[in-house]
Amino acid sequence: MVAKNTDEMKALAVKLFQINAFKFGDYKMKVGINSPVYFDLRVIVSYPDVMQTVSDLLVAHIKDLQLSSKHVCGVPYTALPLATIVSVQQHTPMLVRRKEAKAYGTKKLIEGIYQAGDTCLIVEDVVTSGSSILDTVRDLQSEGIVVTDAVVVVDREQGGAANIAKHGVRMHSLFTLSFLLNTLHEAGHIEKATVDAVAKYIAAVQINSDGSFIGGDKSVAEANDFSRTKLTYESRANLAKSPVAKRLFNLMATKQTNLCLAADLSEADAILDMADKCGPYICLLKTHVDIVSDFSESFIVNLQALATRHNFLLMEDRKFADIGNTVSLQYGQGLYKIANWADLVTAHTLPGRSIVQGLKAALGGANSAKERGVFLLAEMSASGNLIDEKYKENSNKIATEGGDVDFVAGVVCQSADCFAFPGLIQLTPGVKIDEGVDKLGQQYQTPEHVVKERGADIGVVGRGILQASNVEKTAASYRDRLWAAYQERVAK
Ligand SMILES: O=c1ccn([C@@H]2O[C@H](COP(=O)(O)O)[C@@H](O)[C@H]2O)c(=O)[nH]1
Repeated sequence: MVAKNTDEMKALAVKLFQINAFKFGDYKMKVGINSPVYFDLRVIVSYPDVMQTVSDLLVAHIKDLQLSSKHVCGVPYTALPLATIVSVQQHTPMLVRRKEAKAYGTKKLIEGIYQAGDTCLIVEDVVTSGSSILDTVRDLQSEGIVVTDAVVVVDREQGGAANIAKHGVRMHSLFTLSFLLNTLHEAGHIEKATVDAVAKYIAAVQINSDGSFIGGDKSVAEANDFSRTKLTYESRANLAKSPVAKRLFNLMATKQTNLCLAADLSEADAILDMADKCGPYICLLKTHVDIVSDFSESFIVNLQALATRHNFLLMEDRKFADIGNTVSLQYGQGLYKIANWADLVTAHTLPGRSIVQGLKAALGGANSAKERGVFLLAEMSASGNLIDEKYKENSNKIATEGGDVDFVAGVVCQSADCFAFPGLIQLTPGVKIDEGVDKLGQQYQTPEHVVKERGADIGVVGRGILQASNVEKTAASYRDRLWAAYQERVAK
């Protein structure tokens, strides 16, 4: 049974999406298969208001269903704080199940005061196959405790309720996945196509409590057409948390270009000339202002005018990499006052999360955080660079978790597995008609290869255009090839 569809439930559904407790992408599940939706209710401990609402709704649900029990027990670990609040609010003593028995002392699996024959209500955050609930039920039963009911926050509708019913336990959920999807669609956060794609996957992938599933690997892969590289830029715009990423996705879709020009020239007029010639073909123009020998405010005014005329965004590829306080000053102050004019900047993740917080700290007043964004570097195109798998993984976490994700517009990287969240944009430099390596270690791949094999959403081309004899014609050709590769990728 599902809780009543009140306005409060709908508001909570949207809030869970906004705090990233509920996300779309292509995620590896505990049962070993990939899923287009992922719940991470661990984050709610960082939002006391959400914690309060979820636990209030759980208590109300328990009351409505008249589920009386002598104890409550949370499934470790995410549901433990929820079970604690339920226990305190209802004055029902709690039991704590250890995942491993202590190697010393009592060696008990169940902590708390109880007697054989006592009843216990299970509290769980998210149910897929129901196997985690069943592990807890088994340990409680081995102590003679009677379990007949479980209240859960989210039922992913993949067979969990039926699996635990086979063991005599009824499951009662606050939310079903269908309710969450429909609510997000009604509230304008996701498209109907997204609702349908996830529903198709859920229907095809029903899981048994032992982790096996109906259909086999092939049917899972076929059912999941939700990996970010298969989605259109329009549909990904709806999923973006960063307003600038949303704007850029929409710009790419309407202007039909996924080409970024790296305008690595050292004279202001040469950059402006290049911006004017390539403007009709690009979605983004990327600068390194510290190589411009005659930098001036009027250069920026003229560059912004060209960006407006030709409808492209500006990115300063500053690759910030210092402590928060320093990057804040580098972004907002000094000769270049980057925060005043660059829609987007790039930053290394080496210093950790503080890099994003430091950049955000420079914003305010006319430079609203809503109009600015950062691309985080998770990989580099330089041969012999020191980035490894762990670094990539942690960069992905900075880009997709925590309170500052609305400032992260995308990731600079070389491969499709760097991140799964479809609301982020993959920017890939090192693009040229011919593959190869330059004298200083820059590695190049073709436009088709970076988009179709490496997951690039935007291909960055510098010298491939800057050194061409006919700049306009070359920019148009890169635009055509990158765009055709994207169209083939989403049509597959
Ligand atoms: O890993 C990275 C990150 C950034 N870049 C930048 O892209 C351009 C590439 O220029 P080409 O002339 O096409 O080689 C340049 O501005 C780099 O700073 C990168 O190449 N690799």
